[in-house]
Amino acid sequence: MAGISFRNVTKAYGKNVAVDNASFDIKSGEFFCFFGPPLSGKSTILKLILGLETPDEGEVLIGGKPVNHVSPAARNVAMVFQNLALFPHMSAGDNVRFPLVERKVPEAKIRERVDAVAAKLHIGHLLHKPPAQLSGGERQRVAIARALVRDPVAYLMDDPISALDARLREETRVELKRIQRELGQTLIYVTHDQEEAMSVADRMAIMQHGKIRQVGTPVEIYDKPANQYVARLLGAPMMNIMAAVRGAGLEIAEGTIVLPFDLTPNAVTGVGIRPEDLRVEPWREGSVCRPARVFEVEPLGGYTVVTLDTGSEKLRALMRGQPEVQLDSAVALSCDAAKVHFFGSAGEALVR
Ligand SMILES: Nc1ncnc2c1ncn2[C@@H]1O[C@H](COP(=O)(O)OP(=O)(O)OP(=O)(O)O)[C@@H](O)[C@H]1O
Repeated sequence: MAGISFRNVTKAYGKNVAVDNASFDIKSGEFFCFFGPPLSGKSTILKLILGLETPDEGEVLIGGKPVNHVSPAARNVAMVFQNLALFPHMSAGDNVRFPLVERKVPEAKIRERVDAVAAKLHIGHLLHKPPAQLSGGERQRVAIARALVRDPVAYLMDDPISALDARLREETRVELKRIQRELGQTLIYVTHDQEEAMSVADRMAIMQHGKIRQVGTPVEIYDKPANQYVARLLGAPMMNIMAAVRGAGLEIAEGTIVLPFDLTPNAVTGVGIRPEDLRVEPWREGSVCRPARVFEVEPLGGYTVVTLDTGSEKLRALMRGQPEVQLDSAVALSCDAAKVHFFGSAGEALVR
């Protein structure tokens, strides 16, 4: 097992810069996600780690050693190709053995490795059964064991569970995270599903046009996005971002939002409030702010998304349960000052 680092790595295809001056350090044993929209450079990063592509500039390091000129085979990094489904005609044990048999690993070594993985994952008692006799959860666990039975320095997975249906996807990501933790192996994971990235990653990198816009734990990035792009990418519904024009964005929560002393109002061009941080209360004569109007109410069971029209903006609030919010009624909006995000003219987050 080893950590993997990029130092100012750039890779272009003609004029198209797929990875742009990327630097990061993935720690040994970490579950690290690359998250970003299509074509943001995620797969190219995996290819650079695997050695299927060479950087135009910068350095790729595995275990602290530069590997720009090391062949893919000698890097011993395993790409796990999609398909976490089992072969139905083989027993669970033969499924788990398969990647080692395919690589012509000696029989004694295969047995040792399969026994070790099965013990760690508590699937030893399932190995003699055909997949049809396993529960859905057991099947996924065996499939993940098969994916992880090799012993490389790190595993790479490119959107491995996107083909599964929603329910199975949720179950599988929980298993995957548990198994990765139990095995203690470095796992580098690409996804374009923000919920999936946040739920599995120890840390994640947010990509845009080949650039890494922020690296951190999911909670750090969610609570302190480095810029508006990241702020919008994580969280559903998306963060409300208003232009910080007096009388528009700021006035809606007058009395609660205060601009901090050390930020001149001119430096702040955008104000962000997460939907779950926006408080919605009936508007009364004497409320400190102007009324907003309830534009739409979407009950989702455990939560309700309420869209509000402030006259200049549409904002969304995420409320618990099924609150009594009447369509078209006048409401007062507020938010704790500590929950407000401030952004500068380049979209950068300003420290509160
Ligand atoms: N072999 C290639 N030849 C030319 N251009 C490429 C090649 N591979 C990737 N690109 C380009 O590099 C950019 C980054 O692509 P990449 O596949 O790394 O993005 P991605 O974030 O993985 O996208 P997706 O989520 O759609 O898989 C894109 O503009 C893509 O068109």
